[in-house]
Amino acid sequence: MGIHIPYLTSKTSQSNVGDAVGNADSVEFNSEHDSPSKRGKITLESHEIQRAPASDDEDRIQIKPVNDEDDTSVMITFNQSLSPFIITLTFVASISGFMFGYDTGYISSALISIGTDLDHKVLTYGEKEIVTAATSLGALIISIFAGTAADIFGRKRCLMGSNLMFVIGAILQVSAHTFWQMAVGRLITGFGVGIGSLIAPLFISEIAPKMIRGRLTVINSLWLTGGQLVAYGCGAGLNHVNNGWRILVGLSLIPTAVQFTCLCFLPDTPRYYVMKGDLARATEVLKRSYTDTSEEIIERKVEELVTLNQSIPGKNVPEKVWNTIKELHTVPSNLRALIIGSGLQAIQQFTGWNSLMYFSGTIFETVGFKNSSAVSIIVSGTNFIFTLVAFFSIDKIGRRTILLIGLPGMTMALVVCSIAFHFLGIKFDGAVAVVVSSGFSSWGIVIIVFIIVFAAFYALGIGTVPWQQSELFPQKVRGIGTSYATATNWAGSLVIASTFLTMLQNITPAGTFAFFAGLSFLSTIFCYFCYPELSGLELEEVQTILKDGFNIKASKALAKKRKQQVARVHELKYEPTQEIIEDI
Ligand SMILES: O[C@H]1[C@H](O)[C@@H](O)[C@H](O)[C@@H](O)[C@H]1O
Repeated sequence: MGIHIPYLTSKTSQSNVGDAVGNADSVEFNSEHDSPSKRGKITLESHEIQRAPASDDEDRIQIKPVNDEDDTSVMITFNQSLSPFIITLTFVASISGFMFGYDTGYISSALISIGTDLDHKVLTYGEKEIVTAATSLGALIISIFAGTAADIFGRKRCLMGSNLMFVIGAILQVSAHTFWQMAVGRLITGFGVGIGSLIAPLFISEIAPKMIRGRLTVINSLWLTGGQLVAYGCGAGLNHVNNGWRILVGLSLIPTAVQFTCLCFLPDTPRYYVMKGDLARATEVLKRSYTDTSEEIIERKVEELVTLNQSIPGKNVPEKVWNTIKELHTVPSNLRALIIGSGLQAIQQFTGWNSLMYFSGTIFETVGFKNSSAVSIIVSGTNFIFTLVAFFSIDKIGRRTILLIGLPGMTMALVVCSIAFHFLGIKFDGAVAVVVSSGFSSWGIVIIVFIIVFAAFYALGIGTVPWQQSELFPQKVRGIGTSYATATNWAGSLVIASTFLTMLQNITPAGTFAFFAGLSFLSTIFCYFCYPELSGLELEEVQTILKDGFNIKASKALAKKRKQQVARVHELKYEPTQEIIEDI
């Protein structure tokens, strides 16, 4: 693999980043050093990058706080190629993303081909809604608890638990002859989806080297959108097959079985082992992840993770959970992380993407395309392709930048759709679309094109970035923090799915799209003021940024600096020397 991770050691302070923001234009690293053989030192306001005595640690750079009381964060990353072990862990964890996409994707075609297979009658519209929403409801319920479970039982065991849910859910559905068995099956599948949607990105972000953490986490989103695409593809293929929907559901057992089997042979994350005090296993996993790195450095990394792992006080689990919840809300950096994490997840759902995916079939039919499955494939294919674009840009261009390209793009596309709907004169009678104007379908084509444009901007930014949520929270509140954010996602998905048709009827499609455009616009403002650039920063470093504000400018400066440091280390064949430190 051609990706190399430079080895840097750093210490950061949680103090005074806000000062740095106050006059952020002047945020820069200044270099000073005693003598080439002794120490190099670079300062970002309150931060100092210090070089340890050359004799014992020639290739080490430290970012040290001015105020030692604030010495809360210590970081080591490694200088080596991305190891096959990390790649394997990422791909195995990402199967959860595939299950998320597949299970939320297959239902629309399954509902078409189900016919009278349940209770010997055609499902009513309300029953169809329940079967569809059951998975989101299950995911919402379980995501409230999954973060805590991940801290108690481990990330890996939770993923394996989700596999069990997928199996039970799929068996109930495949064998269903009544509506209620199907609905319960979907609910249990939702438990699996909810656990996977939270734990997989958490797992990946905890094992990922910082400079490509964004990318590795996007692999999960790629599998997710790929899963939706495969579900639509299989759905279209099995549409006219007798009991094809049972095959469609049954197919989901394959990835689940693969993930469960692989997880039997793979470990949990080093950060989880440190939380449990199992330093031997943490060391072992780090050694397997960073094969080119010396034992001494691995030991130091473990020591550092231990330093950072200040556990939450409490005599028993409920007390600890309660204290964690308190800490999440009362520590300002945690609260900011929560606002950003839940805010982005809410934006992802409330800007209407999922309802649009559902609705696109009807739109395309109104302009003459009869095969709505094919249409869904085009829209979800665009979602997949632009998630791939996000994969290449998220660490290089940065999360904030792609969000701030994506959201205005979505706003523009939604405004155009709203105008086009106004002129197309489409109305809704129940779930059935009625085109008022006849014959002329140019506005319909405009709608199709801009729905695809919307999908592209969505996938590039807000479809992908919120799942980076784990990086916002420090270790001790990460489980619960990501639970809140994930629950916000599923709550949003549930609300939108159950109100979309009512909105179309009551405020017209033009009004609905204008409403989503308004929300996209407001979301752009939210991200502009509240979402700092986190690419290239250590998980622990993010707290420094959020300590006394959203610190957008300081975050951009720090992210840029991290990239420059790594680039310099690359140039000099991964050997950070005195010149680099003087240069930075
Ligand atoms: O990130 C994903 C992705 O964008 C999917 O296409 C969407 O259906 C999900 O709701 C979302 O969480």
